[in-house]
Amino acid sequence: MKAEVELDLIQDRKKKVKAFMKEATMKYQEKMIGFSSKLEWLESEETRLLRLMQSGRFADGHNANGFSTPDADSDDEEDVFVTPVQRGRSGRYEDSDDEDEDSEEDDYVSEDEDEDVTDTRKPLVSKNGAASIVPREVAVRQHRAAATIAPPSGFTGPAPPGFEQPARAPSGDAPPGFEMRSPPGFSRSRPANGAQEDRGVAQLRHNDLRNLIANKRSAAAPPSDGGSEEAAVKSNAPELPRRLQTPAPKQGDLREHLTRMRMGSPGPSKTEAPNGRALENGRPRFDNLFPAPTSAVEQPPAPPPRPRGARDWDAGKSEFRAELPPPPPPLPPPQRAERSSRQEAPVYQPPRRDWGAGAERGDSPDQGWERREMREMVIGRSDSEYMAPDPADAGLVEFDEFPGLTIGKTDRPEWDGDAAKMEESFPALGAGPAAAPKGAWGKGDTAAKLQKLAVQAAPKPAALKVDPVALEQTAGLRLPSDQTTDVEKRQQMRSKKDFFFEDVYKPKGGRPETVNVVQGLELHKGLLNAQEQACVVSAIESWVEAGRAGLLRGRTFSAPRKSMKGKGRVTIQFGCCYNYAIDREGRQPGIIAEEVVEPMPPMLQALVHRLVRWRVLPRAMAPDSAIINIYDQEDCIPPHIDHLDFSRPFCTISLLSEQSIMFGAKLIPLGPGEFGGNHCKIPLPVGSVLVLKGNGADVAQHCVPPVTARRMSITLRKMDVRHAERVKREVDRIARNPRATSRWADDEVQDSPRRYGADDYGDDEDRPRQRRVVWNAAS
Ligand SMILES: O=C(O)CCC(=O)C(=O)O
Ligand SMILES: [Fe+2]
Repeated sequence: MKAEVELDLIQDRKKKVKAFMKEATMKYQEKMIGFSSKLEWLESEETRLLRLMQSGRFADGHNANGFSTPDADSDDEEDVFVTPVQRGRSGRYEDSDDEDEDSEEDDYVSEDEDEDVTDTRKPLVSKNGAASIVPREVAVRQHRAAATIAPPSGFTGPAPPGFEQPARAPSGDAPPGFEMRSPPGFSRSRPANGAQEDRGVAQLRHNDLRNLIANKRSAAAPPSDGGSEEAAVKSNAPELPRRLQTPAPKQGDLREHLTRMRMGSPGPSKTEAPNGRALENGRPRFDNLFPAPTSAVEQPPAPPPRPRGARDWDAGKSEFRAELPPPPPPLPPPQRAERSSRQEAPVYQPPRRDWGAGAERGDSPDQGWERREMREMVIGRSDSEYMAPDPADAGLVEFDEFPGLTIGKTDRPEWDGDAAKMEESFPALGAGPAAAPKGAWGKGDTAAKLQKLAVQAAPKPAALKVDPVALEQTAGLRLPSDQTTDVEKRQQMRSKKDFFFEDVYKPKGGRPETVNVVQGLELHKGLLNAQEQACVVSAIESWVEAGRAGLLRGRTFSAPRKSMKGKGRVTIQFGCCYNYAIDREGRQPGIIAEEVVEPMPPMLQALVHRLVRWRVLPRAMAPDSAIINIYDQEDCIPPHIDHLDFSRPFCTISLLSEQSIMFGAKLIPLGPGEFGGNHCKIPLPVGSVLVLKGNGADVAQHCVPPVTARRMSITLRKMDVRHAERVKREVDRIARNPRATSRWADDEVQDSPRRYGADDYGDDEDRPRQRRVVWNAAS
């Protein structure tokens, strides 16, 4: 009950702050334009007067308060003042090479960048005696101006090359609420001369505005520290080399930031600004908006105040990453459930770069962020959404042969420690996919074209050559005691093909559009019954054991290097070696033909046969490679799109425990094993197969967040024709020297498994060269 009251209070406060921010923004937008030119003019007059005083030419006709009417004869007419507005609008543009950045996300000008403006005012030097006749405000300005040329304390020599700073406008407070939105290392410049530049003053971005206001407030108000010269000097000290600066983001800050992001935010609060300035400088605090907390719920300690003049959040992204603290130990599940955002009282909102992807055109940052926060959906949970197979499919299964499949006879797929027997259970690859016409592909070919070629190249269906039941029994997929016919099993499968989750997707160089990002996904429950699942799981366990013993070729087996939450997972690859991330040889992610791995074991080939026979996958796309992911509790697979080196559709089979897979146009890693962004979750029951194609494969990223219990998945994919050919050539070559592992080291023998990084599966590494989008189609 107490918590509910607290929640109401917090939500009420949140509403008030938002309303205030909105109102303040609009007000500022309207008023600041007028104020700005007025103040600029006042400043120019003020400066001119000060100069006059310094040069002893203070003449009648000027008021003692520093105002004068514009004087056509003034010596200072050549002084040109660049207004903050002008400065702001001539911003630089850091082009983003991240193809998925929403252009709106580029609309940031960081506080630092804003500060880095050229002030053409000549330095003013305080003159003995002058201060006594100028008002206090003017004196302060003199101090500040003087500070722009004063060396910082302890730094007497000239600034090192590259660090000389032009005189800078004094930095002041951002308007309430705004200062919370500049998270460390995520600032962006905005485009110069872009179309958006013409929107006019009414659409000033709030960073421009913030800068403008900050400068004006500082200039207009006495310094918060009482105006001592020393403080003024400090606040305007030239920028020091980074190592001498007060470090902006501290490890603790980041950890706190991330923690709070995970908790969600109840809304901004001025007392909790990341840089502590709202508390520090005695500006109006709008306390009337915030009733004092009524409960004893503990507020987190306010971060230590930051010294004036320290640059905020100017550490680069990479630097910041390097500073990541070790993650806190994972909390036991019940405790996690109890942690509520109310108790944590999160202080500021997640990085602004996040709000773009979920936002719609015209959204304010807040609206965009809200939209993003709200978009989480679980789809496909209810059994009623799954359909029995079409009788045409269920009853009339064609037992076609298809390319790439030669199922060896294996009585015992399990490994019992005998390496020789293990060897037997991995027969050489079969004939492989039929060759595509020579010269049929070249540079610039699209994946779609390659896929079409593969279909054309596939041989026509032939008469059934194998009895599926016998085939599966031989391969160890089906127990001899299982008397269910193949057709009966197929009829028990239940499928869902109409997944729907809209999200904003921005194609490279195109406009953001809302599309069904999970179009094309299909989930089939009941691909494997309980006995079959047990067979497959036990085979996988045996392969893991063999892998750990160093018995599997090359990079067939890999285990994560780290032992922590979100570390990745153990993987086993068959058929081809897939490089998750740029490897130690500098090779790009994708299929590496010359790294030969073990061929598809009979059990997986039998599984592929079933998928085709049961029409889960088209015959022409019969997978010839597999990646088995073995997730221990808390293991995950980070957001990615499966590489276009593999054809679509492909599929993933789930075993051991039901876990959800996340899909979204832009999934965002928030911390170790924490992924956010607009997303839907699809629970994957054990024994089910998820088919990925269309937008579900090419537009949406997917990830499996840290699993709550051990899980295995088998991802079955067909290599695109080019890679299939290269891999086959390499396999043939290796067949002549089975101990060789690579083209360059024929005689190298792997005596222990190489630790390659399944845990290096990076955010963008698996991005295909081009996403293929199905616009606004539901399925
Ligand atoms: O484990 C899963 O279900 C997903 C695996 C996956 O996305 C992959 O291997 O690319
Ligand atoms: Fe994947």
